[in-house]
Amino acid sequence: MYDTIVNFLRKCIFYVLSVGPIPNHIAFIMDGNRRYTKRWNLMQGAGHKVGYSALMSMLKYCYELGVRYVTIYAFSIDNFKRTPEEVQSLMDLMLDKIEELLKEESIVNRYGIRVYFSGNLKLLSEPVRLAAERAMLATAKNSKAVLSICVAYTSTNEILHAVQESCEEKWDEITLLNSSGGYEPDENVNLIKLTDIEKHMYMAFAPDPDIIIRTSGETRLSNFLLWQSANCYLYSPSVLWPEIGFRQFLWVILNFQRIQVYLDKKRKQV
Ligand SMILES: CC(C)=CCC/C(C)=C/CC/C(C)=C/COP(=O)(O)OP(=O)(O)O
Repeated sequence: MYDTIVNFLRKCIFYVLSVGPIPNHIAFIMDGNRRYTKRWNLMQGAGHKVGYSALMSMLKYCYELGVRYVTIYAFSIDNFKRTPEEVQSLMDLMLDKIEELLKEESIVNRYGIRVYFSGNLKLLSEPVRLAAERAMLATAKNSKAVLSICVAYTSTNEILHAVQESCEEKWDEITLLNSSGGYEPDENVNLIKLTDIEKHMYMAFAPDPDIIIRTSGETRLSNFLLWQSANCYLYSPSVLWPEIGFRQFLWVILNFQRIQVYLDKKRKQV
């Protein structure tokens, strides 16, 4: 009964919010899981499990509100530098939760979400990589919304990968033209363009994020979506990731709407 009332009230609030601008893409840096474990004297890894439940709530709020793209920073390339036990425990959690995401009653299937894994997936252990590939294949026909899970990811690695791919592509193109005698030394044709690099980004399938939310009061981007965040808002609520809830979500959306309305007014005045 309590849940029904809460769900009803949330839907009413979302209905009112939908009169204003709704972000198309929200990205999360889920900071503070280990600190939560320490603060509450829990067993090692427990904070990440609570963090996963918090993530499920955030996904539910986003998709109910009509946000089409959600991206999460689940494991950075730098996280491989943690102790082998911690890396293993995070990978075990990842494997377990990917299986959970694929269950019939999961949020992914309830909301028709397509799952992408973005990052240098070759760095993952085989079981995790195969599970990630399975999840992408199993959800490939879902079209209502997108969840992008950044694993073995850093922005600098993404940019390097995109530049390398673009160079290789251009090199192949020029070699082919050269061999058929059609090569012209025209720098407008031969130089790599922004669009060449963008199409090789791990995140090429998604528009740039409108909002990045990083918990624990941290305001750094920590090598996350650097290329894509030129015009996005950064919010850093002081709560640890496992503590994030509806209140913080609502606050972020209201602020986003306030700024968008102000910018629209300003644009009209010009
Ligand atoms: C399949 C799927 C979607 C899984 C995601 C599971 C999940 C919640 C992963 C969080 C990973 C992570 C390294 C968070 C940062 O907290 P931290 O460990 O750096 O904690 P700290 O900031 O307190 O040091």
